[in-house]
Amino acid sequence: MERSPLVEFQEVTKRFGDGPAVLEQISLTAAAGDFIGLIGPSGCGKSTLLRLIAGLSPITHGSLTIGGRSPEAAAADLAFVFQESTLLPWLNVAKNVEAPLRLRRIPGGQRVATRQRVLELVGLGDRGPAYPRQLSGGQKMRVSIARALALAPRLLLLDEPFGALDEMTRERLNEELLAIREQQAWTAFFVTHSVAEAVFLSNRIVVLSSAPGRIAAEVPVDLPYPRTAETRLSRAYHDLVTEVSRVLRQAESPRPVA
Ligand SMILES: Nc1ncnc2c1ncn2[C@@H]1O[C@H](COP(=O)(O)OP(=O)(O)OP(=O)(O)O)[C@@H](O)[C@H]1O
Repeated sequence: MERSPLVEFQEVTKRFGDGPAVLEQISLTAAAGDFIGLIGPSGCGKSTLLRLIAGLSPITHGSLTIGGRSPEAAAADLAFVFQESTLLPWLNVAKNVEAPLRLRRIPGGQRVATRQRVLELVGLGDRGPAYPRQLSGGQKMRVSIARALALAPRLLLLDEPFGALDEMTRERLNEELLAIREQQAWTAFFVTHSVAEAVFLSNRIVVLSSAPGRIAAEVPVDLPYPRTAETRLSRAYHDLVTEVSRVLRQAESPRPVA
């Protein structure tokens, strides 16, 4: 079945001020339900690409639409998760998760019900009264994800959300994120430096090259969902990790074609 396009980049270029192009000729369409992993060398423009989608920074040339609208007009449809958990230290977990709902003037009863539902979704239903300093790194990140999901986004933008976590926690959170997605149909753009993480999560991996950031390759990931810890043991998964690593190495040191 043909899925409707949700995010459409058409020949997008981005520069900051009169500096060089950071992103150039980006053409990319994400369909509703895609989980797009974005990888590429440091500084190639991955975070910038997410910020363009979020309407946090304007494109310089080309066209970018979210559900047919400008990123600014579509801002209410998306939520952003950053590498730092960005929780407010003076608010407890419950109030942190409710904060964006307050900003959207959601009434109290509905706010509490939503907060509880998303905290349960991330396995922290009983930690509402705790303060961020009382949580582990993985728990803080779960709260950040719950806060993003409270907004019921159509589009979730994740900028290296698990980059600061140990491998075990990261793998568990990858599995939890996909399990949550089974219950909530959002489309995702996920920036990571980990090829293994990109393969585990994504149905498409977009590899960027740098200076300027361009799409060097796209690798489809045909592993069936739901994916679980077992997925990492499969031959198909390992072959894909090898393939994407090879493509990434090429993007990092492009050789001129003779
Ligand atoms: N606000 C800004 N003003 C000027 N230049 C910027 C700005 N934001 C980003 N850049 C530049 O754009 C380029 C891409 O940065 P970006 O953070 O998007 O890369 P990245 O691929 O996410 O990097 P990393 O993997 O290291 O996080 C860099 O050269 C950076 O210095």
